[in-house]
Amino acid sequence: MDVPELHPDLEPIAFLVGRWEGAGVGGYPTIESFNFGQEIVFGHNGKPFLSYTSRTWLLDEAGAKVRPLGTETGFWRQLPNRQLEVCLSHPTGIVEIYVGEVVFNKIELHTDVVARTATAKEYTAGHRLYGLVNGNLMWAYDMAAMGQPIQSHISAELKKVGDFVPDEV
Ligand code: HEM
Repeated sequence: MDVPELHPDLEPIAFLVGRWEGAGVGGYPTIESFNFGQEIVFGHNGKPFLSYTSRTWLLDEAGAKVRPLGTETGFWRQLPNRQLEVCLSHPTGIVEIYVGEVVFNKIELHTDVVARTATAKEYTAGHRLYGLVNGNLMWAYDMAAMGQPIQSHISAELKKVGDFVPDEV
């Protein structure tokens, strides 16, 4: 299938489209800190949203993959006035709706709604910052979970390693 034209409304977040790979660090007061690898794919099908999937792996000290960690998938909906709505779901029984905005190469999102299944861990709010720095995608994630006030859980830096492939939408 040919790559469709990017919907013009997506211009503020067009820089996200493609396949990204990199690594980051994670931690929280209730857990051991860890290093992880991450792959993010942003795709589109000509409509005014991006598809989004992130996969992560625990890394050992040599940087080798040990086992899968979290994955999340959803849609980034670009609105007029550089506003964004983002719907994400997690295999841990959590779904999140973020709202936020794009300011040049920076995207800031905070949760508007969080829902959890009966067996999900306690999680009440998230805040995400994404930025394009020297062509790399940096992102940082703060969360309120397990009775703790909102604070850092994840930060990572990814490089663009490929273009968008339509079959992934
Ligand atoms: C790159 C993304 C992420 C990675 C690599 C990651 C990794 C981890 C790891 C390794 C742990 C500790 C072991 C475990 O419970 O599995 C953990 C705990 C946790 N994470 Fe994440 N996480 C990510 C994103 C998220 C997101 C988006 C949420 C919320 C929607 C979240 C919520 C939690 C919670 C609630 C815990 C439990 C803490 C505890 O048991 O005390 N994480 N995460």
